[in-house]
Amino acid sequence: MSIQETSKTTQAPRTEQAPLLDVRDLEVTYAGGAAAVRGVNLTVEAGQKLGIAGESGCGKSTLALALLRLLPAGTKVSGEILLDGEDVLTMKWGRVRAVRWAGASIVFQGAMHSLNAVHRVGDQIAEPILLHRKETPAGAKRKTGELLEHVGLPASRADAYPHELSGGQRQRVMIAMALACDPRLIIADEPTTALDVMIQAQILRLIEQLVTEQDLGLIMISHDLAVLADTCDRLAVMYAGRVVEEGPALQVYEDARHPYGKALSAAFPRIGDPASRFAPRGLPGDPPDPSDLPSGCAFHPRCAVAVESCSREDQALRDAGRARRAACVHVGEAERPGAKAEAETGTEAEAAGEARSSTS
Ligand SMILES: Nc1ncnc2c1ncn2[C@@H]1O[C@H](COP(=O)(O)OP(=O)(O)OP(=O)(O)O)[C@@H](O)[C@H]1O
Repeated sequence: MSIQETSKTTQAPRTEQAPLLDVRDLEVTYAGGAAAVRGVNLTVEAGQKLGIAGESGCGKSTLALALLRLLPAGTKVSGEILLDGEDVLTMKWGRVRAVRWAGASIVFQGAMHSLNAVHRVGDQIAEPILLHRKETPAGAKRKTGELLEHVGLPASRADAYPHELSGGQRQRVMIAMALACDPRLIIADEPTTALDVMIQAQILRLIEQLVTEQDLGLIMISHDLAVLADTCDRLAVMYAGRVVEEGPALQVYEDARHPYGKALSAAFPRIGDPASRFAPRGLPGDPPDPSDLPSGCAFHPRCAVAVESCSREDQALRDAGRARRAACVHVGEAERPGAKAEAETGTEAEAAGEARSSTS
C-alpha cells in the first residue's frame, strides 16, 4: 500500500496485480467552493490497513464519501477511483449501488444515527442481502444470524431494536451490516468515536481480525493518531485536503517528518512514555478555510519552520527515509541547492514560532 504524488497526465498501466483500491489525483470541491480534497493519490491492497489521520475539517470524511459516490449533488469530483480496476467515478448508478455493498462498504461513526430506530437490526442487516445477493428470506435470515455471531453477538439479537443495544453492540451491528454482501474493502470512519476505551479496543480488534481473516482492505479514518498507529499498517496524514505525510504507521506516529505530522503526533501521549501523557502539546491556530486556502503550502501560516518560499510553493510528497514520504521543503533538503540559507531562516522562524506559542 502506498500513497503517491503523480502528475495529472501520468496514467499507470492497469496490470493484473492492480491494487484493490487505486485512487488517482482525487479532487473534491463542494458546491459552495470548499476544496475539501486536493490531489490525493492512494492505494490499498487486499489484507492491508491504511489509516487516515488529520484534524477536524481536513477532508477525511469527504475522501471516504467520495470513494463510494456518497457526496451531495453539485459537488465537483475529478480523478480516478479504481476499485478492482473499475472506475467508481464513471460507473452507472445501478453499478455504484451494487459496488457500495459488494465492492466496498462504510462503517460510520455513531451507529445510533446510522441505524433505523424503528426496524429490528436483523431486518436492517438482511435488507442488502435480499436486494443485492438475491437471497431468499430464509437464506438472508440465516446469513444475518451468521454475521451477528461473527461480530460477537448472539444470532438472537437480530430481533432487537437499536435502542435495546449498547453503543458497542450497535457498532458491532454496523460492522455486520458492512460485511453483509462480502465486500473487498471496508472504510471505517471514526468507528469507535463515542465508545468507552474498553469497548473501543474490542471493536478495533474485531475490525483487525475480520480484515485479516477475510483478506479485506481497510481504510480507517480517525483524528486519533495513536489508535491508527496501533491498528493500521500504514498511515496517511491529511492537512487542508492534501496528504502531507505517509509511511509505515508506527514510524509516522513516532517519527513524523512533516511539521504538521510532528505536531499532530506530539498532541498524543507516547506509547511507553507515561510522562508524555501529562504534557501533550497543541498546535497553535486553526486549519484553513477550504474555500479560501493560503497560497503555497496550506500549512505555512501555522508552521514553526516555514521559510519564505513556503508561502509561494506547495511541495509534492518526497522520500523522507525509512519508507516515509512527506510534502515539506525541509525533507531531503541537504541535497537541494540554496537549502542552507533557507534552513537558517527556518531556524529563526522556529524560534519565533516557539515564542508565539509560549505567549499564547
Ligand atoms: N456538504 C458540505 N458542503 C460544503 N462543505 C462541506 C460539506 N461537508 C464538508 N464540508 C467542508 O469540507 C471540509 C472537509 O470536511 P470533512 O468532513 O471531510 O473533514 P473531516 O476531516 O472528516 O472532519 P471531521 O474529523 O470533523 O469529521 C470542511 O471544511 C467542511 O466544512
